[in-house]
Amino acid sequence: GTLFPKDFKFGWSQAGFQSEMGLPGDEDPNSDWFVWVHDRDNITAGLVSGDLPENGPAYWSLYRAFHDDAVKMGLNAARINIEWSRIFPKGMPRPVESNVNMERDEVIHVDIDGHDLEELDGAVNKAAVDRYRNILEDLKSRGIFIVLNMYHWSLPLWIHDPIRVRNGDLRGPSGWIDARTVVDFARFAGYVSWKFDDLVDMYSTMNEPNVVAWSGYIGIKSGFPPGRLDSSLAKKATSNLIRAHARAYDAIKLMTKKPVGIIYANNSYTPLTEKDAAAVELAERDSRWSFLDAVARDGDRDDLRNRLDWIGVNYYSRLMIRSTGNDSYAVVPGYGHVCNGSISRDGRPCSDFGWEIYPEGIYDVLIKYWSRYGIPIYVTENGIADSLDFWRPHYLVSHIHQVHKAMSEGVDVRGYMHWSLADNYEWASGFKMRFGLLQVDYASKRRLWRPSALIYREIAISKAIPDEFEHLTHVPLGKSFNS
Ligand SMILES: OC[C@@H]1[C@@H](O)[C@H](O)[C@@H](O)c2[nH]c(CCc3ccccc3)c[n+]21
Repeated sequence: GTLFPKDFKFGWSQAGFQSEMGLPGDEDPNSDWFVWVHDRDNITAGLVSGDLPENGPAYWSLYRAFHDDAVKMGLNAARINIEWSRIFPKGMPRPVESNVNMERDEVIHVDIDGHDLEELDGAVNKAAVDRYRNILEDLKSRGIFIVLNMYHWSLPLWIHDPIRVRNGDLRGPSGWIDARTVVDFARFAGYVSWKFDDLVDMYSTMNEPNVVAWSGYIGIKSGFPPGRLDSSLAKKATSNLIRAHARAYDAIKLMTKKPVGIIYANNSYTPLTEKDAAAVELAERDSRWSFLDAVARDGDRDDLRNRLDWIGVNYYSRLMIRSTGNDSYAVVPGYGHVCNGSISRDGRPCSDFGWEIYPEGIYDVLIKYWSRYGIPIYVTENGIADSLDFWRPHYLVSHIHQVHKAMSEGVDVRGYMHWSLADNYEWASGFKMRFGLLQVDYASKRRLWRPSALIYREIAISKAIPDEFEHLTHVPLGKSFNS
């Protein structure tokens, strides 16, 4: 079989807004995403599905049952986040001027002292803090390695009113296009690490900042808030998100010595012909390296560089790239994330979401991250929308096989966290996209084991891909199946 190191982590990732709600009383109505998916205009326009997160899998109440399933599956690592809007639903005490250093509208430094922490601790929603402590304690009591992420797309309404911004009014709370959000996010991250560090093994500042900036202000058909098409706002959001990572990194390091990283969304970019290799490099620069270089060891700016102890690689599929000039490129439809059907133009199967199954891509991404940064890597998301678990057995084993291939070539991958343990609320798409190893019956909140859960259990417990799974390490061409 294909053996992994004994201390390699097999786990799962999930997000608060997508998994916590489900039982009455567990709603968190105080976030931009909550308002966004309830907005009549968004639902009528088909921007969002009309499904509501308060009908979700109910992790907030049922977290012990989720953890029971995870332990039964042999999992020993979890990446979860703390919802800012649960901890500070209506606002945060203002920092003293001298604790914040801004040059023009760039936040260079945020200090958090004992007085701040006492004030913040007095302002929190105590029930939420207590519940998160219960959740983290329960994970720890089962020997599960905890990666605590500070931000997974939802913002408190007092930080971002998405309807006002969508309607063009930028005078209200406007989220990542406002530099003040950087200050409040750093203080939130500092408070959370101060409060829970005894239970946490490793930190991430944020999940997929590139998706937040792109989907909110460029790819607005994605149905992401604030759905305002404006490339200058996208640039502003990106720059504030990079800075928010650095200021949150510094805030967490005031409280603890534990590793702090970031979790990033990646496509593997493949050239349509060998003449398109340069275009692939441009796409990698624009979508990945430009953001991460700024906070990596040799970044240009002193107040941003050298703030990356580890990197979370999220990978699902690829994009096919062709050159359209000596400094421009285009995505070729019919492949990868834009497979747009059940079979790609390469004859490969695609998911319920229309994402082509391309396991080689996770190898490509891991090799490139390692050669560029040389820091520890966790695969923090990999999975497939596949309600019938038709392709997931091949998807799961073939991607884990490619992770092993990268490791056998020297890449320091320390864990693989599948997206996701159980079906959950897929943002603008709602409940129809089912990424769970466990199928959720949303009426009863029962979780049922898909066949892939048993396959993952075998791999997690033996820390190996057994020889008997050899046939699952490569994905058959879809057309051979549908012909
Ligand atoms: O769509 C499945 C999951 C979401 O449920 C997670 O919340 C989110 O972290 C997440 N990110 C991606 C990758 C989507 C993407 C890849 C490349 C570029 C833009 C978006 C897939 N997923």
